[in-house]
Amino acid sequence: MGELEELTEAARSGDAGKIRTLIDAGVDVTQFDDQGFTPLMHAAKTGHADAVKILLEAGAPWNALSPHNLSAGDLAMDSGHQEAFEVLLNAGIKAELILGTVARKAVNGNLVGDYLEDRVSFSEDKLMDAHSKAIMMAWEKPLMEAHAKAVCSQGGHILNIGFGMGLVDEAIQQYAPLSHTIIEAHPEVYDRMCRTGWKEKKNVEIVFGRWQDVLSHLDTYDGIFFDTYGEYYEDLREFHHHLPSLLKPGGIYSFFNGLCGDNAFFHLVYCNLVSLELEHLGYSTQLIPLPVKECLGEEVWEGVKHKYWQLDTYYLPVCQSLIDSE
Ligand SMILES: C[S@@+](CC[C@H](N)C(=O)[O-])C[C@H]1O[C@@H](n2cnc3c(N)ncnc32)[C@H](O)[C@@H]1O
Repeated sequence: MGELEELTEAARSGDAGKIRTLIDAGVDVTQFDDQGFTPLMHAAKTGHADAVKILLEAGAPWNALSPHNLSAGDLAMDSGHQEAFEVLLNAGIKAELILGTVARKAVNGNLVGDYLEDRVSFSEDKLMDAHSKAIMMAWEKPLMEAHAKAVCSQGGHILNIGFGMGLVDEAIQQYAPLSHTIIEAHPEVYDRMCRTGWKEKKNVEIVFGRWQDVLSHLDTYDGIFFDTYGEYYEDLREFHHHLPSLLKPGGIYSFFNGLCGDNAFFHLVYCNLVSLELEHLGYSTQLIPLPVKECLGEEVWEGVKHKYWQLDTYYLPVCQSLIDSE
């Protein structure tokens, strides 16, 4: 039996002593076997939490993916191994807090800045970028309605960042806010907003530009929604640092929670991470589960290069200052 096979066997049977001996002897814990699984994945799938801990401590990557795009955390979760799952979840959160190896990469494979210079195309059910990746899709309408309901729940002055197909803005208009400010950075999206009458709406103010560049034009708001495209997780984090100067006391903040929307476990890691980071800034985050399976048939993705959402439940974030939510 080769070294990797021995480690795989020990991981599968949860033999902590054997795993330690093999690690001390220098066996590489990051290897994949010929089925495309790491020893950590085997330990997770069989629910041996101690083995999972030892392998993680020895440097096994928590976010390695199997040929079916499943991580050790997905395997523990799908097999119902709560303890192993929690060890992996905490390891993922800790690693992302420090290193950010999953979602801080360029979103959609574009470099920051590229997207805003490229052409976009509109159709009835989607807005696409120049690389056939969806910027926004009509299936999200019920989600946008729920976001609008949340951020408009205090009435008053509302800010939306990222117009896209205008779905959230149409829903916000239903609540007749005192003012409705929309920031949009893409020239063609902005042009379309103007052509479709958004400039003429009495309570609407459109600010053209990247949110990063127009902050000084902004006021304070009772409700804020954030949903941009072609940005990094870092940009969302940066925006969160501006919340104290943008959100009025008692105000509600929400954002499109598409973080790692193509992997259930990574998504959970990022839901926890973003909640922790917001808490650090003084905001509570409630994640409201909304089933999305019904509105997401395979046909929805026809002609779209990347399925940016593959999960059955959407967790809608509702954030409020910790002082207000006490
Ligand atoms: C996913 S769409 C928004 C969809 C919108 N929530 C809706 O209901 O249709 C993202 C939008 O953000 C815009 N955007 C991207 N980066 C931006 C930035 N830095 N500042 C402002 N808008 C940005 C894009 O041009 C695009 O129109």
